[in-house]
Amino acid sequence: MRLVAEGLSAKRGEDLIFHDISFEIAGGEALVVKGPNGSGKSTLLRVLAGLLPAESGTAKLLAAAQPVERVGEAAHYLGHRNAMKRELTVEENLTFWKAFFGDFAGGEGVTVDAAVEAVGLGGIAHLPFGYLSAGQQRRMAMAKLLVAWRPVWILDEPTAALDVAAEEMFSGLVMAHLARGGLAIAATHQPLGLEGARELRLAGFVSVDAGGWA
Ligand SMILES: Nc1ncnc2c1ncn2[C@@H]1O[C@H](COP(=O)(O)OP(=O)(O)OP(=O)(O)O)[C@@H](O)[C@H]1O
Repeated sequence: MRLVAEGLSAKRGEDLIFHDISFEIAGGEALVVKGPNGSGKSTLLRVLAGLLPAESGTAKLLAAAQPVERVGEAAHYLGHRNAMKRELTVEENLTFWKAFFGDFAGGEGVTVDAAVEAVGLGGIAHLPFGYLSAGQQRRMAMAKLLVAWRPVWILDEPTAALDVAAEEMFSGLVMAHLARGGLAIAATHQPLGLEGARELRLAGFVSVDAGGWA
């Protein structure tokens, strides 16, 4: 499986945010997108996830298991917000997402219980999501990635506001995902502890340096 982006450009409003970005990552690889505030990291991830149209260029997933028209169909997108209902319990939220996403070809999500255990929060899944601390809420949002199999993980500042233990836990989840043949693309200002991750550096519209090993 390979994700191939060619000549991507995107606008927000009337402004061209980045121009002519190309990269390729294979199953088992991670790409870390770096750059100063406002350089377009979130915009690039939203384009890849299919949440924003590209101004030009293409992003394709070449997968043997199932033809993929759009990368977003095979992707989990973890944005700045957790996308969980505060008044529903954690278990209800995750059960909803598991059914809503379904599994992409070639893999299977874990049970809600297993996902909650994997993010280190077994025992509190019966609580309304809104009762959890900010860090616990973020961990539970990460559990969403596990309940349904999607080969591509698109992660926007996944560990912002998390403690060191949670960062290490998340790094372990991503490494396990890569070991299963998945791909991950993460925008972050923090080191994610992903050994061998490739790096894409956005510098605003002026210059873009794609490629290289971090
Ligand atoms: N809806 C919008 N309309 C117009 N401009 C926007 C919109 N959303 C974002 N922008 C602009 O697009 C540019 C890129 O924003 P983006 O959120 O992609 O940057 P980023 O690299 O993720 O930043 P940060 O590190 O602060 O999260 C910024 O200048 C921002 O002000």
